[in-house]
Amino acid sequence: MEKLKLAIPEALKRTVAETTPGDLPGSCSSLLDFLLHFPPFHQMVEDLAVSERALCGKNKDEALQWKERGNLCFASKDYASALDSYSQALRVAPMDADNMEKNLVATLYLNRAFALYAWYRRGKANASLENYKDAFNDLNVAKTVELSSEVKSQIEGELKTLSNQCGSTSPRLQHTAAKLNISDELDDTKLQCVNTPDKGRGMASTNNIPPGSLVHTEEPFAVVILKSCRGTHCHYCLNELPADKVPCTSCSIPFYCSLNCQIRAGGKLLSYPKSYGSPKYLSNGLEKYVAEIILGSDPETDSEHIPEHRHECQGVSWPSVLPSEIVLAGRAFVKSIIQRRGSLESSNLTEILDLSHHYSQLSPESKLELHIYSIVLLCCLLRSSDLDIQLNGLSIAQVVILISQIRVNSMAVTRTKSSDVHSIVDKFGKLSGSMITDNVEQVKVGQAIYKVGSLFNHSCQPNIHAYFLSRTLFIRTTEVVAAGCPLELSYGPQVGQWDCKDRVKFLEDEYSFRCIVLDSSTLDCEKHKIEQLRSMPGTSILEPYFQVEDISNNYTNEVLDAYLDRSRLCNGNPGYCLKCGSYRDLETSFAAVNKAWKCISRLQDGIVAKEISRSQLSDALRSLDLLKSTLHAYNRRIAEVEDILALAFCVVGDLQRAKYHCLASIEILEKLYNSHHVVIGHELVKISSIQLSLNESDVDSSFSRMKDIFKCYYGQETYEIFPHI
Ligand SMILES: C[S@@+](CC[C@H](N)C(=O)[O-])C[C@H]1O[C@@H](n2cnc3c(N)ncnc32)[C@H](O)[C@@H]1O
Repeated sequence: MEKLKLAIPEALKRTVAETTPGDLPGSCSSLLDFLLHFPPFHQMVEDLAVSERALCGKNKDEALQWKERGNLCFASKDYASALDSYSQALRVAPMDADNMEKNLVATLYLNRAFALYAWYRRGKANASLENYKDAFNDLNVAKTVELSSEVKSQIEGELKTLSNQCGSTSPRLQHTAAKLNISDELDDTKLQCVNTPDKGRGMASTNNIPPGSLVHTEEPFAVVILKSCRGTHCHYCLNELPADKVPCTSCSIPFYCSLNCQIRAGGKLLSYPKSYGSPKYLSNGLEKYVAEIILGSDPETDSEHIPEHRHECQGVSWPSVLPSEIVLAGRAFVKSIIQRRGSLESSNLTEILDLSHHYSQLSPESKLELHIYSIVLLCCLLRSSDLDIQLNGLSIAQVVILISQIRVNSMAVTRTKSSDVHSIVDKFGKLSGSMITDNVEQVKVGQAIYKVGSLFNHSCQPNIHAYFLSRTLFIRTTEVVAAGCPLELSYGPQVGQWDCKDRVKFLEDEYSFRCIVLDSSTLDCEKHKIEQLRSMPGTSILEPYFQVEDISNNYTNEVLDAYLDRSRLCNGNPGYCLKCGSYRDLETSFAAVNKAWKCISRLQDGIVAKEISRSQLSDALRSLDLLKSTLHAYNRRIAEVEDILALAFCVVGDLQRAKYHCLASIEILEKLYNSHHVVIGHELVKISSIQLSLNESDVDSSFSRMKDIFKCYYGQETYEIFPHI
């Protein structure tokens, strides 16, 4: 890419830099003309798109190596690793029935079936991978089909052990596709797309909507897994991969959680040995489970469905080498063409997706990159698919706009991941029963385009909340929304998780706008802090001054005048307290704060390394005091430190002190967010776990408060998203 950029003549670069959407066909055509006469460009496209050079194709030798590894693991009774090795072998083994390697594939399936054999081993493998729900089902199947009563009771023992094991830890989200029963819930709500004066199109309600109502669900127009999740999540539904993951039939890139997902993504049915067919005499639930595992039943295939991986699937390198957003653009482009049953012969650039974009505001560098990527993508698609794709100024311009649309409209598909300190506690052997649950994090697993979901605008005081099950987008209200009121999300991380200036920059960089609501609410917050300063004894506090200073640098005077007493700001010099004018040596204070942070980081390292010393704990407590005396009392970072201390005390078995710090964290978060915010819900998970471990009766009220919050944010999907609850 750099080589191409460097070779482009300056005059052409200038033309590209100055383009508006209207000029795009011309600039794209000129760049195409240049590249077609530049041999290294042809070389690059060959490397990316010619199957003979494919790096992502099938490879018999590699498959044999994985098979060997699998056999060794199997021999040493490491069934989980054996399963994984056989799956890796299947991923790279040539599956074409015409070639001589078909014996290899059959053997690999057989070997894997052996690693899974009698369901007992599959259960053990799933248990060692912490797939507890599957492990339970597997062992139950094994128990049902087992004839010997002796072995049956041995399996019963295993089931009991498993139940103790996962009773004290949170099971992972399972790979079952989202089974949705949502139409009843959606019936009462009507949304409409409206034009707003300063945010473009947006969504509004036509009726009054209570909090916690499901207002929208949608399947993606196109979706792609993030590179970091390729080995851990299904490339179709984005759920976690099970032990017996299904490889793609034609290339070595994707893994799927089931045949169903593989067929939906690639459109090809894998010949799958049915030799270990469904055992008889199973209960209905288990029978269905067995059918799903063996046959990948329930393929929700419909005639409208377009397999999104098929055009990428000849083992060519480009789907794994090009950035995710470009691969996503390829999927959206191909889907559009197939839906229209032909090529995009139109001069309307936004035709592919009717979504907003900010092409004109892009930097010259970004414009050039978009031009090059669009040409490369179209060349790859031309070679990889049998569709009627044109390579000319207009089609390239359409792809440039498509990628610009993806930049401001695609959503990060996330999964809620909760970790706990179970393993740490096990090692210390100090605690038993229910344990504190560590942070509930949102992990990005994919990038997707939702055509209607894209129409929800941003607010720093959002009234709706988005989440995902499988690939499906769900949106719920988090407060009462009056008829006609806009429904708005918070783009990026939750409000309050970032400092004001970071969020302002994020919204500007990614979405090309400044959030007016953010201005007013943040300035209100700053005003509140300054008022608080007035009422405090003569200490000087660092943070309010600096946040106000940042804002004054960033914002127009008119906005500031409306919210702040400018004369006081102008008189204030760095280092002087806004309240009493006393001087504080800021460098020394910053050094002290940094030192405190280092102590806290050491404690975090101790938590991760499962070794916490007394001195680490006492240093961290002293650091907390220092931060409290230097930063604002309701600083988000102090809440974080209280949280870390709660976890540390939980690890060393002092649950009373863990509870104290957890409550201190909640107290701060309640000031920063409203008391029904989902952030408080996550804290209540922790406090409930501690109270449960302490056998305290007030766990009931924490638990029901937590449930109320989660019901509002996640409705009936709460238990799928937080199975440990
Ligand atoms: C995902 S789209 C939302 C739909 C868009 N308004 C439309 O007309 O299609 C994101 C774009 O909407 C606009 N937008 C969203 N929230 C905004 C806000 N709070 N203030 C100003 N513009 C906003 C920005 O142009 C942003 O890049």
